[in-house]
Amino acid sequence: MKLLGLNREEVKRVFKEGKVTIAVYGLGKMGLPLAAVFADHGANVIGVDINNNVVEAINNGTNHINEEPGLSELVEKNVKAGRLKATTDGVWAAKQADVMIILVPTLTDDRGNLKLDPVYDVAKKISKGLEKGDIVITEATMPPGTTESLIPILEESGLKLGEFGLAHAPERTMTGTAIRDITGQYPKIVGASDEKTLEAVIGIYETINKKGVIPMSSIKAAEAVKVFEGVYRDVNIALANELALWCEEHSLDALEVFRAANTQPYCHLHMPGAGVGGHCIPVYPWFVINLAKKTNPRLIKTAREINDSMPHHIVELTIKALNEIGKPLKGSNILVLGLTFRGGVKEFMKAAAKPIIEELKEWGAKVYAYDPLCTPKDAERFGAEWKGDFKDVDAIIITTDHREFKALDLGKIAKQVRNKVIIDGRNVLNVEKAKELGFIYLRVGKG
Ligand SMILES: NC(=O)c1ccc[n+]([C@@H]2O[C@H](COP(=O)([O-])OP(=O)(O)OC[C@H]3O[C@@H](n4cnc5c(N)ncnc54)[C@H](O)[C@@H]3O)[C@@H](O)[C@H]2O)c1
Ligand SMILES: CC(=O)N[C@@H]1[C@@H](OP(=O)(O)OP(=O)(O)OC[C@H]2O[C@@H](n3ccc(=O)[nH]c3=O)[C@H](O)[C@@H]2O)O[C@H](CO)[C@@H](O)[C@@H]1O
Repeated sequence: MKLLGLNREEVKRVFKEGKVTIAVYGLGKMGLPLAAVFADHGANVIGVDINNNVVEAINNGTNHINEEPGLSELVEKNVKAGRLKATTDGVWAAKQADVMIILVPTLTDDRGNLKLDPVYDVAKKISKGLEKGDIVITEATMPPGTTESLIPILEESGLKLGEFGLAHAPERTMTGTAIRDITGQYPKIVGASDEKTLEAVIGIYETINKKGVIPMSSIKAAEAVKVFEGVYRDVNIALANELALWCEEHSLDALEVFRAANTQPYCHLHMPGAGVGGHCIPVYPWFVINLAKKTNPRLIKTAREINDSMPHHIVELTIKALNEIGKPLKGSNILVLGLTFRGGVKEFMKAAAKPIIEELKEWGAKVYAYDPLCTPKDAERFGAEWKGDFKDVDAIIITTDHREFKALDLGKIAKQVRNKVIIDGRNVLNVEKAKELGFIYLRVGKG
């Protein structure tokens, strides 16, 4: 049933009566939870993905995103109930759907240039199935202004904007808490092409999100909200890293100082560490940098440089620690603990481990790796040799805050390693315990 022209209460009613068909393009860490939640609230959902294995798995009722609590049950239940299906045919899905949601990757290359091809690919497919009264929503994080750049593509359908609605409603969640967040951790941000579209889209998200909706004055404003959330985080992590480097120079423990400083409500010093990875935080600042014409986002650019320099600092700390025992990095056995960009998520995008392993090898070290979410093949892809123990290790470098690393048995490890050196790039270990056992223990902000 077409929603354009209905008020939010009418949208909620027809939604619950199972009269609304939604196509979700992109069935990854964000798209599949969203598709499953919509289905669980009564919509007929067609998931679209270019990955045939993903489509097949979902149509068999199975979930391929392992890090999402509750998702497997939701997928199985709603596929069985016939409310959730998947296809690779994005045009067919658009023809069936009343609402089409774009939730595919929006990335940058290593030099920060935008890589939005998946979004334009989906827009072209939607255009071939767009009907009067349909609503197109981008939920992927979009460089401000990009959603409206899709209008000419969508109008290739022969419809003019106004005959269909366009909106942006960014995914304000993260892997591991997506279902909780989508259904009501934070209000949903929405910006739309006109009042009718805004009213209908508010109805859609009020159906699934108990925290409600914050309507924005424009699509571009809604895009900026999500991007700025990410920029805020990247700049604040860079501040923490810069202050931590200063603390090392002045023999202070940054974490001790930050913890105390954060006890008053105007200070939120973040965690210094081995670097900033993932799909989000190192990417979104480039959306602002690349779109700046007259302004020069110096602070945002510098923050990116600081964060991207942290993997090198971890190697510097390793050299410093090995020096204390008269051991050159060259020829030493280094065990890197953590290949993923953060704990609990099997995602390698801009993970700190990659540049760290590369630089260690340039120095002539023998580099091993272990990650509880990964396999020996993943380690090989990083250029390291998989190692499931601590024998003959000269230095351990922690680059990911996996829960398993917080529980490491340092007493047992002390008996296995060849030299007791730990560089804790994610501040997961207990300093006192490590020092008690005779480890040289360094971390960012406590040289
Ligand atoms: N992962 C997070 O924590 C997170 C949080 C908030 C926002 N986001 C944003 O959500 C968006 C999606 O990120 P994600 O983490 O779900 O990515 P992902 O890599 O986990 O999933 C993307 C999915 O899209 C599919 N895909 C790629 N191109 C396609 C196309 N042309 N047509 C159909 N499907 C296609 C891929 O096969 C994959 O299954 C991005 O804009 C990201 O910035 C991610
Ligand atoms: C909706 C959405 O987009 N959600 C995002 C998602 O982001 P994400 O999944 O990418 O995870 P992040 O936690 O941001 O980590 C990124 C990298 O930064 C390192 N880091 C982190 C904090 C710190 O103090 N010091 C650091 O060095 C860390 O190791 C990792 O490499 O969740 C965040 C809430 O956690 C959200 O704010 C963020 O918008």
